[in-house]
Amino acid sequence: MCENKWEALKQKAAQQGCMYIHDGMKVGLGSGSTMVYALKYLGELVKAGLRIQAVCSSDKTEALARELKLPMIEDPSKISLDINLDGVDQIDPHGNVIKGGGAALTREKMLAQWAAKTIWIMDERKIVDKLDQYLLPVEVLPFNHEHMRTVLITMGYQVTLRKHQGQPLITDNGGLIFDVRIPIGKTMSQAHQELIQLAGVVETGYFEKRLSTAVIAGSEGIKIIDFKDQ
Ligand SMILES: O=C(CO)[C@H](O)[C@H](O)COP(=O)(O)O
Repeated sequence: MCENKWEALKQKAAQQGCMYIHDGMKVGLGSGSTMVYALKYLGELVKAGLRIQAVCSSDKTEALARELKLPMIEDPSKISLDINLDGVDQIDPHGNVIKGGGAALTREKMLAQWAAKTIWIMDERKIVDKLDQYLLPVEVLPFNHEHMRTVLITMGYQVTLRKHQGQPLITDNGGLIFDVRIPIGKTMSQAHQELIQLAGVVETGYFEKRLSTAVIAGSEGIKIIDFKDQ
C-alpha cells in the first residue's frame, strides 16, 4: 500500500474517532500525525457549531489547536475530561498500548488518566499480538542521564537516547527520551513497573488497558474495539 493510502486510512480513523466527541464535552487532545487529521476535522466541526473545551498533550498539538480556533479549557484546576482522543504506536488485543513516538508520552498519559474514556485512533498497522518485542519510549530527567542509561543497561535493557537532528531530543517537559528494548522474558507491564520506580524516570510509554475504544482503519473498512476498565 502506498504512503498516501495509509494517510487516507489515518484520516478516516481520525474522523471516525471525532464522532465520539459531543457538544459540551471537555476533550483531551493527543499528539502525532493521526491526531493532526483529527484536529483539522474537529476544527471544521467547531466552525459548524460544535462546542467543546480542549486540553492539549503537546506544544505542537496546542499550536495547531489554537490555529484552528479550538476553545481551550479555561480553568486549569478543573481538567476532568469527558473524553481523550489520541494515536498509538502499538496496541495489543487486550487494549494495552505503547506510545511516545512523538515524545509526548508523559502529558498524553496524564490526559488519558484524567479522562473518563480514551478513543485510540489508528490505521491497522498499529495492532500487534504482543507488545514485548517493541521499543518502549521512556522519558527521563536530563540530570546525569548517561549514568541512568548505564543503570538501565545493567538491569538488562538496551537503551538508545533519542536524537533529533543529531542532538538529544528535548521533550516539552525538558526531559529526554530513552528508547528501550526490554529484556527477553520480561513483559511490558513488568518493565514499566520496574522502570517507573527509578528516580529520574518521569514516565514510560506503556499505557495499561483502561476504558477505551480503538478505532482502526484498514483496507476492509473501519473496525471498532471496545475495551473495558481493568
Ligand atoms: O504517542 C504518540 C506521540 O507521543 C503518538 O500518538 C504516536 O506516536 C502515534 O503517532 P502517529 O499517529 O503519527 O502514528
